Amino acid sequence: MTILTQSTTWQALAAHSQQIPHMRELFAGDPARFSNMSLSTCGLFLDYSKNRATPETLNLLLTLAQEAKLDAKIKAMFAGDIINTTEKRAVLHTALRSTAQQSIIAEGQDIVPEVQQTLNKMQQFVTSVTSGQWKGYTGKAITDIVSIGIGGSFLGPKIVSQALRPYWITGLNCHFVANVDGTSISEKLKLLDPETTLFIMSSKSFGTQETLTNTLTAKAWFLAKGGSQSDVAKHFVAVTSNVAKATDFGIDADNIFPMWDWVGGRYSLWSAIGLPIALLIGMDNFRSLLKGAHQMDTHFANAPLAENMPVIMGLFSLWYGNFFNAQSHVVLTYDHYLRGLPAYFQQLDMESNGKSVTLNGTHVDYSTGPVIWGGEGTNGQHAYHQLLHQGTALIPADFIMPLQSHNPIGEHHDQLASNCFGQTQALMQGRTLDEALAELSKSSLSDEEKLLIAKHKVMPGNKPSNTLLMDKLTPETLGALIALYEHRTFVQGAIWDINSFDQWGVELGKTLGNDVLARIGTEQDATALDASSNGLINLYRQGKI
Ligand SMILES: O=P(O)(O)OC[C@H]1O[C@H](O)[C@H](O)[C@@H](O)[C@@H]1O
Repeated sequence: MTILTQSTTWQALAAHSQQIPHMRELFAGDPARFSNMSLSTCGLFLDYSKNRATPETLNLLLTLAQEAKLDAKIKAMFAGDIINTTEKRAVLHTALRSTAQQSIIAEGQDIVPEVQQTLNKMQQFVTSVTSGQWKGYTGKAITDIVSIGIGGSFLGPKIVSQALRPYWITGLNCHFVANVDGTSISEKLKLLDPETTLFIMSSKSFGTQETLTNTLTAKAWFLAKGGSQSDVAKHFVAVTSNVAKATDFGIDADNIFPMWDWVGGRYSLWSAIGLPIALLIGMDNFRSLLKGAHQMDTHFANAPLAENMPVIMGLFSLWYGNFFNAQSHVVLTYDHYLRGLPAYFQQLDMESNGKSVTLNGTHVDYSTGPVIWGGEGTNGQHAYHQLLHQGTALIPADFIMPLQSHNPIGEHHDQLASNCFGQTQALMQGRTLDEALAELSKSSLSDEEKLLIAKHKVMPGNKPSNTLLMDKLTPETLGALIALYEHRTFVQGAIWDINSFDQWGVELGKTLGNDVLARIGTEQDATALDASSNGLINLYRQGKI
């Protein structure tokens, strides 16, 4: 057994998990439950009262956090300690949204000045492109941005731009290419004019196959359409921590925006990786996004654990995963602009906490990161919510909704809100057999049939959910919301004692993919791998079944 599962607090939580009354009873017994179990900070309001929890639950979970030295681990992250131990790196995405007055030391150096310099470089670039001062090779202003990147170098820029659509003030269009499937870039290029298109190649490592291949294809297209080699600098810029590789690749040194080893890919939208966002919403709005995240950082670093929003959310997620065998967690955004957020949180959490050894290499004997999935409400209510209500799996849910819509038409927002609240209510209270029978009382069915149908209509309820509200979706509230989930992920990783900041599984996939590519490109049939891989490669080489 690991130290964690041996602890008396862990054992107490396991015993306590069997004794929690149904949430219906908890609400009936405590009229102040909503005010006692809600929390407001950084423009966000969290209602966590619809959780399987009593005051004792929170006490025990907070004790678990204290025993895991969560406080000290939070401090270590903010201080720039090497907490990504397997890659020997500090984890300082929080420095990207620090104030210019702060001083944050990484590897013996204050990194705030570099962060500010890069923001200033972004600012100049955004002004130059959006004012039309930056010209394409035929003297025309830029109209379209193509952002090429994958993973963290894609999801953040794409999903934040989508979420902040009402703040697109610069008149530019933006297109995102991530997949190495040639269809993705081909379909985008069909729409574009090389004279007015600017490509942003985003790759922290400058070594990711998909991004390099897509950039080469974009460059070949640009040259084939009339641009010359000397025009490339007017149409290609890069964001990377590997400046040498970017220059070797042919990107003009002035057109390279730096990032650093201490920023993880999935935590990088706050760096120059966010350049496409800044080009769309303008630098002032981009700085507001950073400000919102910084406010959440300040809250996370300073609020007592019991009043700390990322801590509360992290603890409840751990509660269900470790003590109720919940294998997945659903994020339901009741806002069309936030429809991409579940995919963003999916990478953030699953790549961070999809681990099975502790920092010292011991195999965990508890579940770590759950499957994160979700979608936009109300669409999901007509699809997968059925499983949330009546399926056998326990799936804790986060409902996220702004109180004010950017598009307040007629009754739309009232209906959206009532669906959101109605779902959390239905999940919590369910429907008993007696209630189902009462609903059928006036039907002409026989008693036997009524009983049968009623059994199918029973919903156990007691399904946990958090509801997160904000006044309105703004760059600042979005910044706070994303930082909240980053820290929620951290809290769980800290208690599980895993490294939330490496991704060796993904790395192996990349290596093996390259190995297969080499075999696909040869003349001979593949014979050296396992029979299935050999067989598939040989079929591919034949091009037909
Ligand atoms: O930015 P890059 O170096 O091209 O990396 C892009 C992505 O590569 C891998 O898939 C990593 O697991 C991601 O975290 C990263 O964001």
